[in-house]
Amino acid sequence: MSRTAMRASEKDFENARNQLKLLTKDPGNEVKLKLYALYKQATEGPCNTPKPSMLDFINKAKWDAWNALGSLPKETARQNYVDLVSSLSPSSESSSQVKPAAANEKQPGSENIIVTSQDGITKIMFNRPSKKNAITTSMYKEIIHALKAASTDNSAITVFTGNGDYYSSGNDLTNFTDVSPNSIEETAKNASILLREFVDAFIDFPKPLVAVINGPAVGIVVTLLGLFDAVYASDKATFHTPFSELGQSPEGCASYTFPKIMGPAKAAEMLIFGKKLTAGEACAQGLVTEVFPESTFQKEVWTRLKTYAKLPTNSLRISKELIRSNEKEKLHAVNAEECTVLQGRWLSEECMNALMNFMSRKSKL
Ligand SMILES: CCCC/C=C/CC(=O)SCCNC(=O)CCNC(=O)[C@H](O)C(C)(C)COP(=O)(O)OP(=O)(O)OC[C@H]1O[C@@H](n2cnc3c(N)ncnc32)[C@H](O)[C@@H]1OP(=O)(O)O
Repeated sequence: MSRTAMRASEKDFENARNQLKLLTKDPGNEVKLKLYALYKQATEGPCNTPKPSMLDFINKAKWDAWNALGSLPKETARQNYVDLVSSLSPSSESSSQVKPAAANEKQPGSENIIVTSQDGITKIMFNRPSKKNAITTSMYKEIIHALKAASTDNSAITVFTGNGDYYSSGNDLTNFTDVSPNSIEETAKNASILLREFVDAFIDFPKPLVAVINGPAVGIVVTLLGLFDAVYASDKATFHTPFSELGQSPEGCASYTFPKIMGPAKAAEMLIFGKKLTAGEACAQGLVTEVFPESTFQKEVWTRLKTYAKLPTNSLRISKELIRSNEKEKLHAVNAEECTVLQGRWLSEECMNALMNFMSRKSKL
């Protein structure tokens, strides 16, 4: 996936400003507004000026773009500015496909997440089909980075999907198994911090977020769906959160979103008892927006998404903000609480036994 240094320095920022002056092609108003907003956020922080009048179109558009960045930290805005300028430079590919990382910037396992951008859609694809797209520690980090980049790129919507027969089998259970006994507490603490940052990136994501569920989904990729704006599923998809079986507890804000979406009784069947739902059941319970026959799934869904991606991008973002903003504070609090509880669960005997069972089942096969 495309990546530059995680934190752009003042020098990188200055270089990007100079690079911008050398552009030979007008990047268009939308990009210029993004650059303006990121520059203001990076240098002054969150929007702090009075809203211009409705008739002051240009200043109003600039103000809206800056204001839409909310409380994005200055350093992140600086990084996003540098990334955006770099994507516009003449040396960048003319295609909107996100380039693979340069050899010296490539992180181990970075090919496990593929990010592309086309037709107004940024697609983030789990690409580890031989392991059913199980998510490793480095994949969590790459997804956080990809979401941050997508929040200010040119696309209208962002879509998650999986390569191969699975959407994703959730957390890679070996994340916790290659750990020496004396560093287990530290590993649990680090995992809890990472999980919190990961889920926060979904809570704060400003554009419509869509899941294209191509096959079975397990664990965290299911719980996160409560934070998505639309979920399209193939009829061969299933939805499974086997937390109790694993000695764990819900994450991804599902302890809050699932009871709201499907009612407490149905949420309990999934989150406490680990009932696996078919796509049809998940749709009947409101977790899935629509189910498509596997034979026409990809064609129908991507055609629809391309149409949606042509809608005015600011309007899409603003409508999402209206729908979601009241919940943000609550969701961050729920996320923090779930991560704290999980950190304790990962150190429990129940969880250790479940992980050992998974490993021994693997070694017998
Ligand atoms: C730091 C943040 C932490 C956030 C926490 C999140 C919680 C969760 O996400 S809980 C959910 C965890 N996931 C699971 O419990 C699923 C475990 N996997 C399975 O039960 C099965 O593999 C399967 C039902 C998904 C698929 O079974 P199937 O028989 O079709 O295929 P397998 O031969 O089992 O799998 C192929 C290959 O993939 C490996 N694999 C699959 N899932 C995972 C996984 N989650 N973690 C690690 N590895 C996984 C499996 O071991 C096989 O590998 P080998 O070919 O090397 O044996």
